[in-house]
Amino acid sequence: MPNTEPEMAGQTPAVKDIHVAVAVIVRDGRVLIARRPDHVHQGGLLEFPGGKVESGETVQQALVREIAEETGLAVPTNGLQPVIGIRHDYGDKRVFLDVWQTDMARGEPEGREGQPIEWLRPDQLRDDDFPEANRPIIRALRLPHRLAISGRISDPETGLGKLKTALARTSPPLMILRAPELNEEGYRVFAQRAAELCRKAGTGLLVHGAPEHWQAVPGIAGLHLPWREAQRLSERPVPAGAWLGVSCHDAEQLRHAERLGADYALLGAVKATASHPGRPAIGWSAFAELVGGATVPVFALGGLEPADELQARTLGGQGIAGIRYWWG
Ligand SMILES: Nc1nc2c([nH]c(=O)n2[C@H]2C[C@H](O)[C@@H](COP(=O)(O)OP(=O)(O)OP(=O)(O)O)O2)c(=O)[nH]1
Repeated sequence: MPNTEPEMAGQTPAVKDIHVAVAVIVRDGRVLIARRPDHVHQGGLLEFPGGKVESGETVQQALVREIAEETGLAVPTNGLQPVIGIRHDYGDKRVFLDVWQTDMARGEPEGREGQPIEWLRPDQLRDDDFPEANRPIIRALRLPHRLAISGRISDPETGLGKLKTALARTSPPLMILRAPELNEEGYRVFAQRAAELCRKAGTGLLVHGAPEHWQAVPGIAGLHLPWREAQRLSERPVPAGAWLGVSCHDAEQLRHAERLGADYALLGAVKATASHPGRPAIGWSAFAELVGGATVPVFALGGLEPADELQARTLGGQGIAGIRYWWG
């Protein structure tokens, strides 16, 4: 959706957002990347194939057309899933990048407009090689579609035992270690021991709580801020190489997470959940609306099952986050 926010008095009139269809073409775990010609907007940088949505075209039709024109690959219109929508102001141009993914492209790609193309793994995509607006796309491609959250930790020994069992069963790519039952010091000691288990299981550990936790547990994947911590910050508390997540409940909180430079947000509760009794459920339609306005990958949270992952992704979300589906 193009930006329809009213202009503030005193500002120069906004140029209308340009609706750009952006294609993430996936094959064997790699994505197809092209180099933009030097003379165009954001020239010389790497990009995902795509281009402007012409009037009268749906975004899916634009994607099929642009993919064929630029790479020669054939993609069925029903072979595209939404990844993320990003509104970005370059100063000289405002764009809305409507990003969709496909693993159903047929044929061997070639740079039909003379542009060099190559297949790269998501971990080979460097922010600085792409236009600024692409940062959340790169995050979305590197993040899993299910983000694990640890369940109740009654005491550290039992908690470590439960964690070990859960990791052995599922080994999720990323896990938030949430343990509000422990005090600050107890949490750090626990997190250091949990980090050992996660390293062995190949799971990235995100500490939950104050930014100081991240400094106290070396070698972990990142930091997840509950809203009570995020709201006190005005800048990103961890370097770019670490993941930063924020728990959000409404549009204002999502804007704050974006200003902090969060790599992802959790949004919920989508359904009522036993772990947070009394928190009202926002439902899927509010989730979809909030995701539509966000420029950060958003996980649905709250009372969800693995079967809800598809629903979350169809609505433009990154996937689901939760305890129940993996903790046991
Ligand atoms: N295709 C594509 N465009 C991107 C990406 N990231 C990003 O900021 N953009 C911006 C750059 C441009 O301002 C706009 C795309 O416009 P374009 O110039 O490629 O579109 P087009 O092929 O329809 O252009 P034109 O020659 O008809 O003017 O979106 C990306 O990853 N892929």
